[in-house]
Amino acid sequence: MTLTVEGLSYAYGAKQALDGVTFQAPPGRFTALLGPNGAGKTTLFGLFAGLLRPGAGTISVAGHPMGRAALARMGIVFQQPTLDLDLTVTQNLRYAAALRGIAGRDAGRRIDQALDRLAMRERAAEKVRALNGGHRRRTEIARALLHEPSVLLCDEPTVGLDAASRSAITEHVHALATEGLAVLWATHLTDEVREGDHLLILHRGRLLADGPVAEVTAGAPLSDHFLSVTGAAA
Ligand SMILES: Nc1ncnc2c1ncn2[C@@H]1O[C@H](COP(=O)(O)OP(=O)(O)OP(=O)(O)O)[C@@H](O)[C@H]1O
Repeated sequence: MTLTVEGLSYAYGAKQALDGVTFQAPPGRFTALLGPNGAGKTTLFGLFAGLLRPGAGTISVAGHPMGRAALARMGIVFQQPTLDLDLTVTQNLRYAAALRGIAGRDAGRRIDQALDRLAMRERAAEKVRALNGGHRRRTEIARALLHEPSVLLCDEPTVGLDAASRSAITEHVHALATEGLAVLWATHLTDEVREGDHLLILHRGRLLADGPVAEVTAGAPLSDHFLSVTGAAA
């Protein structure tokens, strides 16, 4: 199921944070949303989550406009971690499942499946406090998959992690896209974008690029291209 964004605009008072943004994130594709600080990535995620209302434009999933049906098809991982450190991985996921009305054996099955997808099953009984930052983020991604969404939206989920953890997480999420999920991955780091990804470059609320990485960069290193179009090193 495809995430479709059309003519999306949002302003904080006089500050135009998003200005006529249009793109799609279809199933089976890793869509990297690359933008420097202040580009509008977090504002976009606020709109996806229904926390903000667009000034203009629409968001839809598989043709369902923003609302209950669209939200049920989205799994969102926000920039700030929201796990309970004193609960185990399983307890955090069980609680999240219960909030979505998933309980009993069905919850157990989905939790095992989601943890397997992120290679986190052997950590299931550990308290989140005992996990490193990378495993905590993987737990949050697993949690976002419990209701079996068709679109996974991640807002800079690797911020503050070391290079090995960043690479492990991006590896796992690329695999989720290969399995058929529509993935939208916001980042300001060019090394998280791969040759085969679809690339969106967001700068000052506008999309400057929308295409396969090789096409957008015309063969130049992505970091050079990004620097030349945004003036921001990454
Ligand atoms: N509450 C707010 N009031 C006024 N301006 C805001 C507010 N939140 C964000 N902005 C402005 O809107 C623009 C987009 O911000 P946003 O946080 O969406 O960008 P971002 O790409 O997520 O950046 P970062 O990587 O730093 O999180 C920026 O110019 C920012 O200063």
